[in-house]
Amino acid sequence: MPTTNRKKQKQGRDTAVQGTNDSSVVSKVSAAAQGYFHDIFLQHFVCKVVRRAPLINRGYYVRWRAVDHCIRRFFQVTENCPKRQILSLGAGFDSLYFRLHADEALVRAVVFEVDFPDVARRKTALINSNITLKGMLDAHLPCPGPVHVSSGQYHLLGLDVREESQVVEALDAAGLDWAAPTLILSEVVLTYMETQWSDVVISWAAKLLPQSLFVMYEQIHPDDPFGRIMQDHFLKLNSTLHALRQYPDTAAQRRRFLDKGWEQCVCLDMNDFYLGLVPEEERCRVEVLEPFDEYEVRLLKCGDHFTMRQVTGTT
Ligand SMILES: C[S@@+](CC[C@H](N)C(=O)[O-])C[C@H]1O[C@@H](n2cnc3c(N)ncnc32)[C@H](O)[C@@H]1O
Repeated sequence: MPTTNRKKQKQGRDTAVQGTNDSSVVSKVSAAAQGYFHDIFLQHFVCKVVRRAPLINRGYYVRWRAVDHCIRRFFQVTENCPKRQILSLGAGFDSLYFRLHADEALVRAVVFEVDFPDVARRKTALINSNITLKGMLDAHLPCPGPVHVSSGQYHLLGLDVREESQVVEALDAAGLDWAAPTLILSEVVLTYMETQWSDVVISWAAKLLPQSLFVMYEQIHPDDPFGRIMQDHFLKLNSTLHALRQYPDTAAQRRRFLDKGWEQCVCLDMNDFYLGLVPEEERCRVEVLEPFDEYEVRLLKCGDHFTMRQVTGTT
């Protein structure tokens, strides 16, 4: 295939992948609106609140809760450190900084977010046009290059995370401290890249951030009934889930991280997380929020589609 066609095809795929952010934030807002979790900032990143099906809301709840669990644990284990950082790769319109700031959880901590330039530009525009969000930043001047927002505890960068040298240079310019304890977050991001690229990201993170923890959340088990539905859905959106073939289960994901330079790795699927780490009282609360129809109950039982690999590692 001629190079120009290949380039156009790649651009088309990248645009489609950016679209997954729009769908993701709408789903998170839907789950928050139904009372699954508390987040008053997400709504500022959508045009209107749409109600998703109960099964989708429950899935986003478990995802949100699992990521939140890892972040809270990171803050606990680094509580005596003079400085902590969160580096969110493919952050999309996530409200993480605003939520943590409002909870006064960002003690001696800085959040760095990276996403494609168009997504970062759109997020910056939304922040700047919203009095609540803008009020949570230090006064900031327009920034040069890929750094779109540069505030005391929040930096938003527009970059393709596959471009290692550009990412490193821009994070350096934004003030990332490569030696400080850092939680690297990738919430349904790396799977959209061909594994040759996502593996490179996992390797450079291990190499460049020696005091770090990598939290990755993405789909596994492509061949259970839910996995097949999920793959068809993403194929139609031109956003193939690449990691599924090469890393279809927790064992493969674990090997992947250990092979790419991480010292330890823990992988958990969402059913195990939900049953093992969400207190019973909280499960009872969410289970009565919305009724499930028969089809949803069957899907819920037939596979662990709420699969998360909480991959943690320190190099
Ligand atoms: C499904 S969304 C998830 C957004 C956010 N992590 C969340 O969970 O709400 C995937 C995000 O990854 C971003 N992304 C995918 N590949 C990327 C790349 N190569 N460089 C930067 N961002 C990327 C997309 O633009 C999109 O915002």
